[in-house]
Parts: sequence; C-alpha cells; structure tokens
Amino acid sequence: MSWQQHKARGERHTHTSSRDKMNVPVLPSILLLISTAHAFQYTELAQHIDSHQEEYVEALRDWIAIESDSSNVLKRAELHRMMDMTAQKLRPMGGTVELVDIGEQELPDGQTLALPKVVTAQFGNDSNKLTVCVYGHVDVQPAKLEDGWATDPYNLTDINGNLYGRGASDNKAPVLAWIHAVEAYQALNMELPVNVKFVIEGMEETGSNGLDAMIVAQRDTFFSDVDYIIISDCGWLSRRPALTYGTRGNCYFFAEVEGPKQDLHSGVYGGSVIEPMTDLIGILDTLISPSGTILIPGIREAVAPLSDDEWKMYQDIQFDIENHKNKTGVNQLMYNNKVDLLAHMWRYPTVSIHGIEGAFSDPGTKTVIPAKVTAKFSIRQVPNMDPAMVKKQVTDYLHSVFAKRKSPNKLKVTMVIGAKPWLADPQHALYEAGKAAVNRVFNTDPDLIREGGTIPIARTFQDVTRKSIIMMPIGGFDDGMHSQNEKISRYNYIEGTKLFVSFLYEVSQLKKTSV
Ligand SMILES: C[C@H](N)C(=O)N[C@@H](Cc1c[nH]cn1)C(=O)O
Ligand SMILES: [Zn+2]
Ligand SMILES: [Zn+2]
Repeated sequence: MSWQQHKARGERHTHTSSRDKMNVPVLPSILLLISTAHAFQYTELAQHIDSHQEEYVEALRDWIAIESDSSNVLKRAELHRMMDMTAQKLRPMGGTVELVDIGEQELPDGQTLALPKVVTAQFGNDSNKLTVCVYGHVDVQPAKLEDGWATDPYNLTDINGNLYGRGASDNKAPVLAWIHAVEAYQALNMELPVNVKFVIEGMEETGSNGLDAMIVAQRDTFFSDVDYIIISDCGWLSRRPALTYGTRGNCYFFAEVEGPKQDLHSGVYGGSVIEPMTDLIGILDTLISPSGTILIPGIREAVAPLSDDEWKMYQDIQFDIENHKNKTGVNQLMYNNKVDLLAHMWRYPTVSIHGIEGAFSDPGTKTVIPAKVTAKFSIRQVPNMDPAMVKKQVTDYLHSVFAKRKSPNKLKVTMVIGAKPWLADPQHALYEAGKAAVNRVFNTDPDLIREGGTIPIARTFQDVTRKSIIMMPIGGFDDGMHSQNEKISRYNYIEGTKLFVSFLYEVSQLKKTSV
C-alpha cells in the first residue's frame, strides 16, 4: 500500500473523540489547541514503522534464537533467559517493568521447578485516559530440525519475505509488534492515546501454569485500572485480516498403563504377558469413532447447540475448502461444507491423540515390549463444557473400558491441563474499534472468527477482571503454528505493527466501561 493511500485514510480519523465530547469540561482555547496537536498522526507512525522494519526483524531474530520451550524441563534455563530478554527489551522504553515471581511447578515425579517469571510493564499513568492491557507469551512449542524443518528452527531465516523460526507467529512477533507499536509513539514524541500495560508470560504452551494465581493476586493492584484486554495470539482464517471473538478450551490427559517391571524381549516373553501397549491402544480406540464422533458419555450432550445466527455468521465467512486441503496436505476432510467445517473447528469439542511416552519411536526395528506407556491426548472445550466434569467423564469412562479388558496391568488417568473456552460479544464497541483499525491499515473489513486453539488464560482474565477482551491476530492463515516451518510474513509483522498503533488510537475513542 502506498504512503498516499495511508495518508488519505489516516487523515479521515483525526476527529475529536466522543469520549472527549462527553467527559471533558469546557477547556480554555489554549488547551483545545494542544488537544488538536495530539490528533492521531497515523501517516508518521506508519512511516516510522516502515523505516524501522529491519530493526524489527533483527529483534525477532534475537528472540527466535532462544529455545524457550516451556514443555521441556531441560530447557528451563533458556526460558528464564527469554523472560529476562523480554524485560530488557522493555526497560529502555521507560515505564515500569517488573519480573514477577510466580513460584514453582510440580513435576509428575514430585520434583519442583521454578516457573518462568511473568513480565509486567506499564507505559503511561494518566487517569484521564483508558488503560489497555496487552497479553502475550514468549514460550514456544518444541521444534527440532530433524522433525522435518527446511531451516534451523532457532535461526530466523528470511525466504521470499517469510520469516521462518519456531515461535515466529506464535507468539514472538506479535508480542514484539506490540512493543514496537508503543516504541513508535515514543520515538515520534507522540503521546500514547491510552495507558498501555503488558503481561507477558512463559508457560502458555503448557497451560499458563501459575498465571491464574498471579492475576487473582494482582486484581486490585496491577489490573485495577485496566479497561480492556488485548490478545494477539492466534491467526487469520484467510488472506483477509480477522478479529477473533472465541477460543476453545483444552483438557489435556495422560493415560498411563503399567505392567512388567521392565521392558521385555518380545520373542522371549511375547505370548506370556499382557502387553501395556495393547491395553493402551485398545482404550484409546474407544475415545472417538473413525468419523470423529466422541464416544465418551456425556461430552457431546453438554455442548451448546449451534444457533441460527451463528450458522448465518459462518455462512458469510470467506473460507476456501480447497485451500484448507492444500494447506493441510489432505485430500479428504471430515466434512465437505464450510459451515460444518468451521463449526467443528471452532465450537464443537474434538479429541486429538498427541503421542505415547515410553513407546519405541526411533528409526530401526527394536523388538521390545515396553513396560510402561503413557498416552497424551486432549479434548478441546467449548461452551457449555466444564473441565471438572470432563475430567470425571473421561476418567470414569477409561477405567470402565479398561475393566472390561480384565487386564492385570494398572491404568492411571490424570488431567494435566483444564482450560476453559472463552467467548466475547463481537457486537461490543471494542470490536468496532478493532474494525476501524483494520480498515485504516488494510482498507477492508475484518472477518469475525473464532479460534479452534486455546489461550488458557483468556477466561481467567475475563472472569477475574470483569473487563472485555479483544483478540486481534496478525498471524497469517498459513503460518504453521506448532508445525514444521513455522513463519510469519514480513507483511503481517510490519502491517500488524501499524494495526496496533492504529488500534491504540481507536480504543482511546471508547468510553470507560466494564465487561
Ligand atoms: C492459540 C495459542 N497460540 C496456542 O497455541 N495455544 C495452545 C495452548 C495449549 C492448550 N493446551 C495446551 N496448550 C494450544 O491451543 O494448543
Ligand atoms: Zn500462542
Ligand atoms: Zn501455541
């Protein structure tokens, strides 16, 4: 997009805010003049962002180089380093930056491990302004070159304008884009239109352990003046920008079957022992039918029915089924029509089986009977499911199907993550502000979408602070989050930064209100 186009759109929005009109007493003319001088100068901000894009890419390179995998306890030092780097990035910008200790994590073997500190920051403390809180995370999913990456996942690689690296889209570039958005205002000596707070954590990918308690503890301090919460930890559905108004939750289970005291030779002992792996595969196969129907009693019954309005919304969304097939590399999907596909990705529960710890999975042909195997599977949660209920339903069901096998082996079922779904009202004024920001930067209306993934802390933010949340993704539909060759395009990273400077202005035009 040309500067002229940006300028034309930028100037349309230099109106006096409705908030100013409603709340501010009549001002002397000198102050009115000052207020006019602070009118939104989008063109200058966008120009600044464009001219600093190489620095932004270098900042992302530094962050991608840190293997901040929250699921691997052996990488915990890297995760601590990532949180320190995040604080260091924010500190030169002034404001108040803190590393908040959120305690320890208990591991399955009973040992404890320090959780990564949470970075909080505050820029601006003007009680006449609204305060937004930007949440993001800088931990990542595991990645190894040998998983099938074309490039080193921890060495940011620019190929044809795409920036490849683990965590590029989920969620390091979006977090940096928010920081750079605030920096851009500062660099141009422009007053921030709202006070901006940050909460940046390092355990999102494993369920945001410790963060719920921190939010509850700081509800009446750090969060007391927060008016709105902004999260940019998801992706667009197509090439069109999107605003997200719902996420699924997730209940993550371990099912452990233990038998012999150690691994056995399958030629020597096969035929004499009842194998834990056979038991485990047998019970896993009772979770879901080949066509995707969840077989655990009570799960489907809890799900809120799809309303006519929702059906209509999904019908109007631009979603190309062929594109989805190409992106995933499959020639047949679960459903052949758009509404069924979207509904099953966003607002129906799904069971996914992720892996089996203890199973032989290396190349080669080891002839072993593993003594203990632990399946990892999860069930995405939607309204009106309740993780506590799901835990009981799954545990009771697996024990009952296991009992029918009359196996001497031992089954242990544990729920290690129980994250609730989150849903917002896309008619809320916050989404109107989001639409205005998207229009300014991308010259189009956004898709209003839901997200099939989980942002475990979203529901806690809403329940504890009672404030409205908007999810404003900048990730592309084909970024490959959690997958091999994750990337973010330069376009999304840089235009996304412009979207954020723009949104800070648009949100400043709203009135102070709760929920
Ligand atoms: C959507 C977000 N970027 C994400 O990837 N979240 C993870 C969080 C999670 C859920 N269970 C365990 N981790 C996800 O949806 O998988
Ligand atoms: Zn994420
Ligand atoms: Zn993720």
